[in-house]
Amino acid sequence: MMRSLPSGPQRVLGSPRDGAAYRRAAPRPQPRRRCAARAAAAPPPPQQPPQPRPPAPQQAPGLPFLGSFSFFNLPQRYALWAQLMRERGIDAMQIELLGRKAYVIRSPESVGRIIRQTDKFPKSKTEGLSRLEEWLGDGLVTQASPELHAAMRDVLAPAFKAASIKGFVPAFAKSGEEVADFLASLGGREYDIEPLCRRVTLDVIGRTMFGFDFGAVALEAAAAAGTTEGGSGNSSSSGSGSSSSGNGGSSTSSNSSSSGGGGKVDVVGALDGIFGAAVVLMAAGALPTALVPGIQAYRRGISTIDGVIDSMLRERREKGLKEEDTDLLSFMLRAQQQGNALVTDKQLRDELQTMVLAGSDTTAGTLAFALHELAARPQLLARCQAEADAALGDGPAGALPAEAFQRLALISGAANETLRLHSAVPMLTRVCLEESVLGGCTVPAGAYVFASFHALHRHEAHWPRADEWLPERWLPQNAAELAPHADVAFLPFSSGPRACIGRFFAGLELSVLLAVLLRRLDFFPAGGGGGAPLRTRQKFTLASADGVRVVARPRARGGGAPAAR
Ligand code: HEM
Repeated sequence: MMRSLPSGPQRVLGSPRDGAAYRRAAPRPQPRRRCAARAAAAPPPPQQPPQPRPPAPQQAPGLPFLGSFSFFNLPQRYALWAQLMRERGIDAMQIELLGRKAYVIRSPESVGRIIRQTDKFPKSKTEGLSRLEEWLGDGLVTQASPELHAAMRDVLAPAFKAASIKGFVPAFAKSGEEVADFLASLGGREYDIEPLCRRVTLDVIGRTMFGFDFGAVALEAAAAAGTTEGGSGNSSSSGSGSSSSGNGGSSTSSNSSSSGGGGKVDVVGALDGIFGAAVVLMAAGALPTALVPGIQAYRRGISTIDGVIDSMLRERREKGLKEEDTDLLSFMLRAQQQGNALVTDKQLRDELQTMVLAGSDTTAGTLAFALHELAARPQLLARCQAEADAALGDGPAGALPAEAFQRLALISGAANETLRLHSAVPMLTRVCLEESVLGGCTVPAGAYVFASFHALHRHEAHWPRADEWLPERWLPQNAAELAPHADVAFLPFSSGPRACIGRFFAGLELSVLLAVLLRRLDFFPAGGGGGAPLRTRQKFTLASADGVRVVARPRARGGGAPAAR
């Protein structure tokens, strides 16, 4: 669950009736149904799960995995599997994958076991993420050795402690103000905010984790103003933006100087080059790397980001470490200087590539989707804005303490609800090493298991009105009803030894960015009316299929005047 920082205070905001609608529909006790046979008599022996009805869409003869699994339409698959399990009242179903049995699992207990029992359900050494060796090397996400993983996680952990994260709040806030400046400058023009969200979360990672300014939002602002190439290609004729750099607690060096020629390196563009081939590499285990579509762009993207990382490391070493530096790069360089043999230059590079990936698009999608949902609900948007006004006041957001952003019950509910229904990582793949009963059904040794957060987060036994986006369900007055379910059936950051190391960072970052944007701007769905429903695709993490187009206009109230920053 996206919780506030461990030491953070919580204050109940919003009107007392905020939670009423949710409570009226609160969970009726439901019989736990797992697989079909289980519903009939208890306790039944484990059953072989039923195979799904063959789905209507595409088949690609000759490429069984590509065809039957259709990773190009993964969100469609997630939805189909969740729907089938719900209709049949089962918690596990079998699908075919490269001639091997694979199982989609949605019961909280079994999903929890799959992701926490890393000795029984490890990440595969030869499939999935591990095929991204060239890109992520042995960084935290892809490291297969439990011992090396644990040792490296210890090195990185101090940067993710509550005290460090609280120190990043000014950088979160300043980055949010830059985005607000840019959107305000568009004069109410319709705009796809998804690429912009990717840029701001990359800037945040640079400023807080590396003491480095990627200048990614500034690049989009300059592209929109027609002064440089790059940016998202969003069409708009104006927009000055701001290139001021926040600072996450250490001196910030800049992407523009590192690129040599004075121009900024477009890391978001490089990531886009990587993603196409990365998804195929991960999904199509049998396909030789040379045949993967987009492999050249993949390699170019990796080498572009490697170049930025090289200059970042060089500059930081030249400047030297300061005792007060609390960013991730400082902790790694300090460990290296102190003779930690694990922190080689290669390991440094792998971890930095990993953080650029893991820390930016995940949070960006959540931010963009939350704004999309809010734009379609003017009354809820107004209540979130009132909450931001009350918590932040009129002063510069960058000067506020972290605690101010932990009083945002409805805004953090909006973030949680987005993580529930539009999880950046909708599913995790693991290998089942020994025969196990999962979701009430027997899974043989050697099978893939898919821990489906998509299905778990919509499980009818845990989520009343499961398909509706209802931030109110997270309000403190609903905690007694929510907690027993959310504690087990809400896992957007995974759990256990491989849980997201950045979960508290992401939680606070989302609250700050949303509050800063909502204090400054009104959001409306593109095209008027209630806006189009969100359609998603798997672009490494979950992304929109058509962009997240909204209209943003400065609020009449004008909280947080730009000049005050
Ligand atoms: C909304 C935002 C985020 C979501 C939904 C999210 C989700 C996840 C999930 C599900 C995993 C487990 C992946 C697996 O087991 O293969 C994970 C791992 C990870 N995440 Fe996040 N994440 C988010 C933000 C962040 C941020 C901001 C950072 C860094 C600043 C980060 C860094 C990592 C790292 C390094 C791992 C690997 C952890 C390990 O294996 O020890 N994530 N994340």
